[in-house]
Amino acid sequence: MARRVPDESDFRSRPGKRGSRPRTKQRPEHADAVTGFVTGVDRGRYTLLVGDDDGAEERTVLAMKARELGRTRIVCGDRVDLVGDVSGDDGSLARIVRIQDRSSVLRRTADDTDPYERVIVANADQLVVVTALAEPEPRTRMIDRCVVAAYDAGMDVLLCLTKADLADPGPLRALYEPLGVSVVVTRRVPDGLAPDGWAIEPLDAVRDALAGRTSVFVGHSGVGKSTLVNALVPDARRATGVVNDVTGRGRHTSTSAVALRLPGGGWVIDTPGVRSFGLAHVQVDHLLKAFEDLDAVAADCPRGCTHLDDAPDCALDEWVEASPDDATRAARAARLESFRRVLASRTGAA
Ligand SMILES: Nc1nc2c(ncn2[C@@H]2O[C@H](COP(=O)(O)OP(=O)(O)OP(=O)(O)O)[C@@H](O)[C@H]2O)c(=O)[nH]1
Ligand SMILES: [Zn+2]
Repeated sequence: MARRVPDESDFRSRPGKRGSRPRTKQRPEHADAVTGFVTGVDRGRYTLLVGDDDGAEERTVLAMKARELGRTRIVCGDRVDLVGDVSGDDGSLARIVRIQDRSSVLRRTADDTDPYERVIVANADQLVVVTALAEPEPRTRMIDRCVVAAYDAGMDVLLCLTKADLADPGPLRALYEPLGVSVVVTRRVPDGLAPDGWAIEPLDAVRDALAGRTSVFVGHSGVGKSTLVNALVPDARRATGVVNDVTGRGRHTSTSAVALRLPGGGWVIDTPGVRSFGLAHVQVDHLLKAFEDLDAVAADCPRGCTHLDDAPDCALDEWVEASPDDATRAARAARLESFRRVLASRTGAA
């Protein structure tokens, strides 16, 4: 599903004044650069993981942005080119000179009328929406909006329903599975060996859904996101402290995203500051592309069709009517109803 989406970083490819001067040598700039993966951003300082492509051990490197990158935002999940002191030694600081092409960008606007959008995570392929089944009560509108943001970004959605020891996951499953959203359900069980006396089950099902992927976790306060992330990434607490240890600032001062490596391969990107998405940037036509069958049917809609419940002659209604049998009709009706609900969440229509 990944696709290259243009964003504010694209301005770096426009030739500047400098670029029009004839070059004496045909040599790529910074040919000696190494690649780093951005795991954290804290007030102009970037924490990167540098692999062994330059012959050295994998290590954590601290870097700043080269002046030539201007206001381009570098975010968690970005792959970048680094020059300067890339040793990762205490007190060393490298320079980021290039951002590699992104396979996806997750964006948000502050609210639905704010035209200014920010990229918050790059190169992720899955959005994990952590929702408690009770305490706090699930908010379907928030889930709907996360689904829209993820599908618009070309990402898959994993709905993680926590606290199944307190309530039945059935009704929420029924709202989201028709959209193609994957669902995992977890609960807390007593565990005499765990430090706090509890374990999360079934952790293997969550691990399977994350294996080898880059997954962004979002969720409201109290839903059990930290509990889950700490169970998945045993050294998460230590790892989130890395940037702050280096800068000497206290822990938990940063609310920006942090990438944590999963023991079995893949990444969890935790986003402490992100609890909702403004969706001002989302175009209906673009969102429809995430639902191939609906997109094909909607090609027959009248011009300017909103595809919502009250849209006259929407071809999606005919598609349900024209089902070959009852089972198909029920499945199509459920899919259309769920699609219309998330679509309505985008515009604030009820
Ligand atoms: N009953 C029950 N409680 C859980 C479960 N998972 C987590 N909790 C509890 O829910 C509370 C909130 O969990 P956290 O992991 O701190 O929630 P969070 O989403 O990270 O919230 P913030 O830290 O505020 O962002 C804690 O008291 C957990 O022990 C679960 O599956 N069942
Ligand atoms: Zn329509």
